[in-house]
Amino acid sequence: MVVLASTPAVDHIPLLRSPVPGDYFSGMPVVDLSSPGAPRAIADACERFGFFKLVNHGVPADTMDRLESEAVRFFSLPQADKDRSGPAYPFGYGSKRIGLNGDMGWLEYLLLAVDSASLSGACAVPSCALFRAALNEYIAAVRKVAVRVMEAMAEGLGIAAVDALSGMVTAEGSDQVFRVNHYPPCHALQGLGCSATGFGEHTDPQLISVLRSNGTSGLQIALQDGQWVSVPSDRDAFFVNVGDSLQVLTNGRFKSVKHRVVANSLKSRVSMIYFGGPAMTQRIAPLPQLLGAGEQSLYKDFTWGEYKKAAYNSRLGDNRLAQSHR
Ligand SMILES: C=C1C[C@]23C[C@@]1(O)CC[C@H]2[C@@]12CC[C@H](O)[C@@](C)(C(=O)O1)[C@H]2[C@@H]3C(=O)O
Ligand SMILES: O=C(O)CCC(=O)C(=O)O
Ligand SMILES: [Fe+2]
Repeated sequence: MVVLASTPAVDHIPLLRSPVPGDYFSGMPVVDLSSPGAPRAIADACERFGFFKLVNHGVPADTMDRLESEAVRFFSLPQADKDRSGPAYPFGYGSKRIGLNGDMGWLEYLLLAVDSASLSGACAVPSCALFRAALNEYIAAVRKVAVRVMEAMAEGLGIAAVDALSGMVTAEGSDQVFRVNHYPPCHALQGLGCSATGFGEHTDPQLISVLRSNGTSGLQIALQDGQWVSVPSDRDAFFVNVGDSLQVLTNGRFKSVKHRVVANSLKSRVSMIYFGGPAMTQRIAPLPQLLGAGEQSLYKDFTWGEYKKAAYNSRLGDNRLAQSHR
């Protein structure tokens, strides 16, 4: 209590019960992307959890490590230098404020626009050439992984057209975003049994999110019964989650997973996430191949542009898909 009163830095950041060892997710689906069983395993994980760990993805450790060190270097700059790369909206550096509707978290981040397979030319940040090069190399690689995973999803769903889903992120004008998050250690709450919220609970609005983090845990997902479980970190793996738009395209078969990040009291967490979204004009409605005889869409019809606008006008934790239910 005393600590909270004397640490204004954590004021306005919601608190969460600190994770305990028993909270770890023991049933985590682990998919080997190089295995012939990957399509079925991916579809199964997306149906049960909307989330899985991906190994043997083919992205060199160097590509991931280079971006991580450049990100650490950027976040170590004096605050005034980082603020020159802000504000975060539409793209740039942000600290503690998430979105424009009052959400707060114990983090700082860069939100970046992606064109095709690299940073958008119009994206002013980051100005450092080494950081930009590391970002471009990583984005090209992670995007290929996202495409392979979406191809496997289509196959796992029994859809004949291999690009039925992946084609939406490779299409001209697809809306892809890249985010680098830094959660500094929150020393003030150490030993108090509670932790600062790093990134509050939410679902991702896009089709797919592909996340890589350093060795610091903090990510949690909600299971279908509402229980929160901690995801053990693995710096060599990717963690893939289904977004709202993919839930709709599969008429609810794949689940858009609710997730959040709990800040660590001792260690920094650095995560980098590729969000694959379709073009603004893309209609988001169940794929006809997935609708059984007489099966109706569970959702109202909308375009990605309409859904994104509504999402960005909502609070982080709002159940956006519930409002799109018929
Ligand atoms: C509070 C918000 C932040 C967010 C836009 C929103 O209004 C609701 C969705 C949030 C989210 C979650 C996934 C991604 O991190 C993100 C970039 C996105 O596309 O939707 C964020 C948005 C954000 O940080 O601007
Ligand atoms: O930083 C993380 O580990 C997850 C963050 C997240 O869910 C997001 O940026 O949408
Ligand atoms: Fe997220």
